[in-house]
Amino acid sequence: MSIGAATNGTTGLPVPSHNAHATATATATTSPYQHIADFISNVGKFKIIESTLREGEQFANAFFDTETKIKIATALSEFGVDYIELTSPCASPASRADCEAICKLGLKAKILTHTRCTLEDAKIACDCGVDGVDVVIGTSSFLREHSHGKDMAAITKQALEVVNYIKSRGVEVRFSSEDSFRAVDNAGVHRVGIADTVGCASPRQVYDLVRTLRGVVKCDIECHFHDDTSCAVANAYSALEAGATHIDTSVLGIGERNGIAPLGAFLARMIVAAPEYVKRKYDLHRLKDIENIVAEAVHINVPFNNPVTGFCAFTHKAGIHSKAILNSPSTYEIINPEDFGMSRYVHFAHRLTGWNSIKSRVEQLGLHMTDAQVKLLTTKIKAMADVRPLAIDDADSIIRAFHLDLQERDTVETWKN
Ligand SMILES: CC(=O)SCCNC(=O)CCNC(=O)[C@H](O)C(C)(C)COP(=O)(O)OP(=O)(O)OC[C@H]1O[C@@H](n2cnc3c(N)ncnc32)[C@H](O)[C@@H]1OP(=O)(O)O
Ligand SMILES: O=C(O)CCC(=O)C(=O)O
Ligand SMILES: [Mg+2]
Repeated sequence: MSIGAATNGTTGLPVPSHNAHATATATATTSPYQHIADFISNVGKFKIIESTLREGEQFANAFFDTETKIKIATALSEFGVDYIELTSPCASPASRADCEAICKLGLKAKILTHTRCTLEDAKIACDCGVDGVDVVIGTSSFLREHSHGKDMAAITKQALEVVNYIKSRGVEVRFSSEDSFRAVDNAGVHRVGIADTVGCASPRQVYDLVRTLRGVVKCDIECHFHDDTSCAVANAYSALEAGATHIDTSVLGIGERNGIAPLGAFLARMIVAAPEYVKRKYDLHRLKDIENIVAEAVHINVPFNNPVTGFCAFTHKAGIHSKAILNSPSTYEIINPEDFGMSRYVHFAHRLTGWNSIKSRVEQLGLHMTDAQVKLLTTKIKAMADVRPLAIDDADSIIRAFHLDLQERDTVETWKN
């Protein structure tokens, strides 16, 4: 079997098993290249379910009025996300009115809403005009005991009723839970979802679980990862490697507690893995604007170390790095800032600065010096930088003063001769 042939779909995968290792072994028996084929297939054509307007509304600071929701939904659709997930219309009258209003915008992205697993909620959701309903019900023992109190038989029965109802309305349906996958797969859902609701999963656990699930269901697999232990993006990537098809994100990762996989960080990961797909599909230059819209709406700053758009994401400081960067950016950059409409910055006002960085700044200022002169100038800048932090203006002033001094010496020499 060629790798190309093996990439298409999941039907060649092994017999269902609840043992991840057994599944992986069986897969290897099917084709030694199957895991590579799956990796290429899924990592290179993932879809984003953007949940800023659902999970993100669960962020402590979030209050989105109608105008802000429309602005965010429009920006996300223009950015190129596949789906926009909205808060349940059952949450409040305004939530329902906003859901209806966003459905009527005619955006390119498909509009989903997220509801409990009840016929009443499903009916209200379908009546809003959404393209799809993301149905959820907790199946862990904690949630069965402390949330809705239903046992697995009751959950399965209710899930089938709700899924069938939504399908009868001609609306896309996704069912999210842990233990009911096969029941709902038989019911013909478009997607099943796995949620790491408390952010406890590690990338290896995710890989094993998704790989097992991939061997059980034929439909798409959506994954939702919370970031309590800082693994959300790594987990999303692992899920794609194992055969997931859809990843939930929110802008800047906002959501319950410290949120879920951030849209920008996830795309930073994915542009490295699947550059052509990511660049073709998403209007990456809009990322910074979208983050700013959301940051302003929920009264937070974009973190300094945010992938891609953090203020120092493409700043190079130490002399050894800076020299290499000036020669060839890919020496110390895995992402090209220009792909996101960002620019790189080489720091030149610190004691860690080297002469190559100063030479570059001298040239930017339109001044001319020999290498020996630049090296002498570098010692002056470093001496000053040992005493106090230097601003760009401080370093520029030292450069200009040094240059003036050189010119005056030249003039004196000329007069002498
Ligand atoms: C992990 C997640 O993020 S899931 C998504 C979370 N999103 C939301 O909660 C949306 C916003 N929520 C709301 O506005 C409200 O909670 C509503 C409208 C959904 C329900 O409000 P209320 O009827 O006042 O109930 P309350 O919120 O106190 O409790 C939840 C109820 O739903 C039940 N329930 C919880 N999860 C589910 C589920 N997945 N499917 C069906 N019923 C559920 C609970 O048992 C409880 O029922 P009870 O009224 O018999 O006690
Ligand atoms: O519907 C889902 O799959 C995810 C729900 C959710 O937000 C969570 O479990 O954290
Ligand atoms: Mg969540």
